[in-house]
Amino acid sequence: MEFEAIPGVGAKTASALAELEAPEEALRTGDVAAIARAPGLSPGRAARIARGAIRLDHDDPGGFLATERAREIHRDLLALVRERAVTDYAARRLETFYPSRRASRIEEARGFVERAIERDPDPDVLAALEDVVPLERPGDVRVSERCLATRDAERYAEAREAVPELPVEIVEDARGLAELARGYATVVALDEAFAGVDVSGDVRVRPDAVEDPADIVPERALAFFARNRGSIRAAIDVHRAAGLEAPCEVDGLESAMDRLGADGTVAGDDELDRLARAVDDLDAAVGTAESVANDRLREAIRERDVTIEGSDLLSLVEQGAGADSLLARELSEEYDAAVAAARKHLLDALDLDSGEADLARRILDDDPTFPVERDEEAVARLREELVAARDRRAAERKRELAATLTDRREGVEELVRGALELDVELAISRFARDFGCTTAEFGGDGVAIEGGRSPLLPEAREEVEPVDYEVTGPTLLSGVNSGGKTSTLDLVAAVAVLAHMGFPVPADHVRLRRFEELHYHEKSQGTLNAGAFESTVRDFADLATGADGRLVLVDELESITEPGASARIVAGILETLAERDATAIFVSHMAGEIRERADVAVGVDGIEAVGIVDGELRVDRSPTKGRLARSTPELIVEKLAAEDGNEGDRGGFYGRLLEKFE
Ligand SMILES: Nc1ncnc2c1ncn2[C@@H]1O[C@H](COP(=O)(O)OP(=O)(O)OP(=O)(O)O)[C@@H](O)[C@H]1O
Repeated sequence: MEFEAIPGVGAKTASALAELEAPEEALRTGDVAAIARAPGLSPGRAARIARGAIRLDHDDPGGFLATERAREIHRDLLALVRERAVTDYAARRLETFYPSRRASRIEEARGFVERAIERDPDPDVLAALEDVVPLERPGDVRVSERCLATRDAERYAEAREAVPELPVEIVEDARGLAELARGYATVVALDEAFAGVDVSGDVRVRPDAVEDPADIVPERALAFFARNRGSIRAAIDVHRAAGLEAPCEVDGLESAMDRLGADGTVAGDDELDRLARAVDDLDAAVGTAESVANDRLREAIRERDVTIEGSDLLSLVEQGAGADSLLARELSEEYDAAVAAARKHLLDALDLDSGEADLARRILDDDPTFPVERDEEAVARLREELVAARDRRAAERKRELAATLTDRREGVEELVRGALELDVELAISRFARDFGCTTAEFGGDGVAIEGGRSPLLPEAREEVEPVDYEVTGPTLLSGVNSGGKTSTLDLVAAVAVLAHMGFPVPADHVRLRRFEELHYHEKSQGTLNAGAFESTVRDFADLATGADGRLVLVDELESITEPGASARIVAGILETLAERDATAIFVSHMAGEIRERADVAVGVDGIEAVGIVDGELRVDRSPTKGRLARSTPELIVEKLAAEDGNEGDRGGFYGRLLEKFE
């Protein structure tokens, strides 16, 4: 794939992407976590690149959001969806959804979204998602007790690249191997030529070693799974809670994970634990065994009257024999019993097997002596045996577990990704549920909304009054102050943006045409100076060229300059928009004047007051088609005239003002 063809990707980013394990796959699936692993790419940039790749895929020139306010509406809507995501991954991935002018992209997104809104945002699933994060590659794993050895410089370079965790050594001959075997617990020779050499120590000849990393460096797989154990376990929980079909057999995976310690060691192996404990406790247990023997012997000696004939005493003294021989002669049974008790203690305390027990027995002498003392050499031999057995067992278990886990590596990648993608879907599902959304229907000439509730209103959901509004061609929207004109534009913009993202829309029913662009101009703050006025007029000049079939929303353009001039300019813009087959809504307090000046038929709708209650206007939020709404001042004068009529004549003043509105 030509990465530089992706909009927004230059040579530097393209070469960063090329360093990924599977960049095409990551871009195709919008896997922002995988893309963000490319050197120097932030998650935000990864989302923009993924979006660019989608555009490239659909030959989408982009630019649907043609003005700053249109982009702001998209950002605000996306924020509402993103805040419903549990994981950072999902929040980023949601950024890859954008309003597109390409039907193929909208269809693709709708396929995803339709499945998403069926998902049940079950609280247990959401809770389990908390701990799911994209899988991480563990930092440098270094193993120092094992090395690879070769005579060949090329193989040396290949091994260093393939197995960076192990030292790789160059050797000349068998002597060199023997030397290495003295410094490393295990030496793996990579050259066939070493087969059959007789070297003491753990030296293996494995010409295929670099192809079987799980066997040669089980620490690699163990470190990966140990590093990601929290996320993997959480992903298993997510699949269970959501009743999702898992891409791998999770019970087996879970029990393999149970055997993995947080530091990448193997846990839960009784024999390994026994050996490790025996090594740790050896000194203390021997010390206690000595005490057991000596206590018993001391007791026996204390309770015993020794009668010795004079001739015997003489011979003992003459032979220079010590008390030991007396002990041997007089107390040999007691000695045997004391040493037997001590040995039993030692075997029990260390839980030794029969071979180890033979070595352990040699620690205490069979010949009577007092006090009973350990034979240091025998202790050292037993320790050596236990340590070797422990290390052998650990290495074996590591290899076994690494092999089991390596087989599940792909499954685990999919499992975690599946959980993260579920979060993306659940965020969309929650958005759709929270705002009572339905799927928009594409078709017709403009926009037709039934029961629309703008998600951008600050009001609580239950306080938002549903709006019905249908527009085709250029239209003027009039209405009382604070009647909801701007909010209506926001609603139309929100519906259009969401529908073109392939998302559900917040309304009972929506039918709209597929637009090429959304132009939304918000109300400017006060009259513009000449320069700013000129640049606004230039902005609108763009509408005279380019794509037909735009949606144009403009809020009170008359405020940019003096009212008379404004009406002429807006009328001219509306004529242009009619020629360009645009759907347009211009909110204006001068709808009547503008309509009179326009040379094309322009619809005028109105958000009307239904009365004044407690000094407050009550309005019908749904614009009435073809009705120029009466202005707020007119309504107030009408109210004053009515009140004055009741209280006495003020020379017909209010009545006269009212007549001016007719
Ligand atoms: N459908 C609705 N349901 C509930 N409240 C709404 C609705 N539409 C608008 N509002 C509320 O009414 C108030 C005025 O809305 P908005 O600013 O859209 O009116 P406007 O007609 O554009 O006002 P102005 O004449 O000042 O431009 C806002 O506080 C808004 O939150």
